[in-house]
Amino acid sequence: MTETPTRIEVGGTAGTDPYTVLVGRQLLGELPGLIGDRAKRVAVLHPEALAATGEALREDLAGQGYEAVAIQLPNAEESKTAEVAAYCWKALGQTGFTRSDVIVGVGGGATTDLAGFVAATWLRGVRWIAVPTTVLGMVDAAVGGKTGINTAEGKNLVGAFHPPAGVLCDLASLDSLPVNDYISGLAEIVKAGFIADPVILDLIESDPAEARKPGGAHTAELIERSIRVKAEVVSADLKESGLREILNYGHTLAHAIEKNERYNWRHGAAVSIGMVFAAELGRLAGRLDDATADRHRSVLESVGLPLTYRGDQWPKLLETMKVDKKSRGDLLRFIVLDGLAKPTVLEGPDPAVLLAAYAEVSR
Ligand SMILES: NC(=O)c1ccc[n+]([C@@H]2O[C@H](COP(=O)([O-])OP(=O)(O)OC[C@H]3O[C@@H](n4cnc5c(N)ncnc54)[C@H](O)[C@@H]3O)[C@@H](O)[C@H]2O)c1
Ligand SMILES: O=C(O)C(=O)C[C@@H](O)[C@H](O)[C@H](O)COP(=O)(O)O
Ligand SMILES: [Zn+2]
Repeated sequence: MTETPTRIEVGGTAGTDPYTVLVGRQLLGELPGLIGDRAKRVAVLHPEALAATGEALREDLAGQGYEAVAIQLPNAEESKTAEVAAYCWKALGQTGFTRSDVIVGVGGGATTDLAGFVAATWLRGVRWIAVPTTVLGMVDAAVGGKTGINTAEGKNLVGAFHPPAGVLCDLASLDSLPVNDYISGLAEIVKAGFIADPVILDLIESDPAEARKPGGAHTAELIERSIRVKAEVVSADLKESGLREILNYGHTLAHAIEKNERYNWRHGAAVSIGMVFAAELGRLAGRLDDATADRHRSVLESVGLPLTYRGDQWPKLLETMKVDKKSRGDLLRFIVLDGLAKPTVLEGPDPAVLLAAYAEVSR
């Protein structure tokens, strides 16, 4: 018997169409309905690690009458480059891909960021569907239409807001995910807990070992609660003119760490350290109570996420943070908490306070 999938609606704003995030199992039967009758061609973009999945999907779509091509991307952050985007544009050009054709991104957040970016830029925008296969992709990257690539100067510096036509989260795909990638995704779940839904934190704290398992007692609930947080925020503010900035909690330092590590770190590991830093910043700025700040360390550590980074890297990290997308001119801006689930913006903190907060995450 097939369980009925959970449906989470994302509202259309800024002239975009609404769409649905489905969470369940065996959801690929939903694809043709999302692709629609007008498409003649479908391009399935997948990472090397999911070569068999990508090919199976291509064959399935070809069997349904589409001219289907599979485009294999490098794994992880290596796919989020201008060169890989250009490779995809070439493949689409050679296929004769038109405005009524559809891109399907199957993979983790790096894959869906790149697939969405290719969809946003090809012919100035074609429809795309996200099939996230990592925890992080399901709860965050595939939802909300932020697409993009990295440059040598920083993370996601080139991109577009281009929401998908639908998101299919097949929980069965998590079974093959390496444990470190699974744990990395928990960082964005914890983020959703601190900025908006503390029940998430209660669930993890009730049994951290279960939270680390794809088939854990609370897996589906943690994923669905986190998607609801994201869906609510991006439905209200697609283009990050205000509220959406709260989803960047912990990311100002995280993106600087990722660049410093030449994008070889998993995003969630950097976000974990970034959230501990943001909590310390909130505490030192007199906004956040000690118990909530300390709770960051305990919950992140309980699932195996890192809390510290190299102390000697501060000057480089600070330089990178200056070009964070939340900066305005010379003004550095951070998301901090005024209390549990009370995110707010801290503008232009004193450099001494920033350094003191970094000292708390330094090793
Ligand atoms: N657009 C957004 O709103 C948003 C939100 C959060 C994160 N992100 C981005 O998402 C990226 C991180 O995504 P991620 O954590 O999913 O990592 P990822 O996409 O790099 O995937 C991690 C690794 O797992 C492999 N993989 C994926 N699914 C698999 C599966 N089911 N089985 C086995 N291997 C599998 C991938 O090929 C890769 O090697 C970062 O680039 C981050 O910036 C974007
Ligand atoms: O969706 C958002 O908005 C987010 O900030 C979610 C983040 O988890 C995600 O990592 C996002 O890609 C960061 O965006 P950026 O604009 O800081 O590059
Ligand atoms: Zn993130």
